[in-house]
Amino acid sequence: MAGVTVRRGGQSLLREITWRVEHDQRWVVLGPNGAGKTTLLNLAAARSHPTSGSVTILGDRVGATDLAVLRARVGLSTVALADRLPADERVHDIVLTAAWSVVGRFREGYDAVDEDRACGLLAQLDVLDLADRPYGTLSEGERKRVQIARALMTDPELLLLDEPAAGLDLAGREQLVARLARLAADPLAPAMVLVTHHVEEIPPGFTHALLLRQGAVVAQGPLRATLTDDALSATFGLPLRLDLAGDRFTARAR
Ligand SMILES: Nc1ncnc2c1ncn2[C@@H]1O[C@H](COP(=O)(O)OP(=O)(O)OP(=O)(O)O)[C@@H](O)[C@H]1O
Repeated sequence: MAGVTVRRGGQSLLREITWRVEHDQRWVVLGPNGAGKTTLLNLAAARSHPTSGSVTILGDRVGATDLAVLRARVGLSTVALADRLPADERVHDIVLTAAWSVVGRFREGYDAVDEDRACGLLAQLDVLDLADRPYGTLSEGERKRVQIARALMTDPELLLLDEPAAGLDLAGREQLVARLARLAADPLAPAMVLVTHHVEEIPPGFTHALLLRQGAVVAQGPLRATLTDDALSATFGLPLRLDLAGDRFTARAR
């Protein structure tokens, strides 16, 4: 993104964002409610256009390329997309239908290789035993894992996850963080961007951070250098103390 501004309804949702994600990087985007994180992710997923500035995704500039083709190269998991998943669909088909970028299995044809890939991803996220269950019967933590499997179905070159741990209990969060850490460590995994409100949810192996407040970048760069007491406090508008225990962060008010 180069000098990206997004204005909607007379408001600036993002202001002059310049940001580059390399293919081997894993970024966390942190910021308070309303900071513009989801707006940023939708731009990165070729789901929307900037008001000014340019967005180039996987070498293709948004506005000068077929967005449908580009979208297929980006795996996206957001609450808005999750809300569209049919409750009565088999978990296996929730993942499989991503191959056609649709929700709800209809008359699309799927190859055995697609079927196998869906099963493989469900296994990777430890939810293969739920493959035949209706999606609507899953717990929130199980759904989150299925959503990530779905986002990976097209073998994306860029994976964007919007608050994947929201609504999970402590064990669910920790299991998800561990899975994302494994994914981050996989050299074959796509470039990743994870949006969160909580430093506790940053998986080990994430390399960079972008801190956002009121649509503007507070700080960005390599994780440990960027995530400081001062930068985090400025981002959330509260004096915060950040601690690093092993490879995990915690934060509390000073
Ligand atoms: N179409 C729109 N018109 C006007 N304002 C909008 C529009 N879409 C989003 N906003 C506002 O833009 C701001 C940024 O929204 P966004 O969803 O990107 O924030 P966020 O950082 O993801 O927030 P949260 O952490 O609460 O999910 C919010 O104040 C929101 O109300």
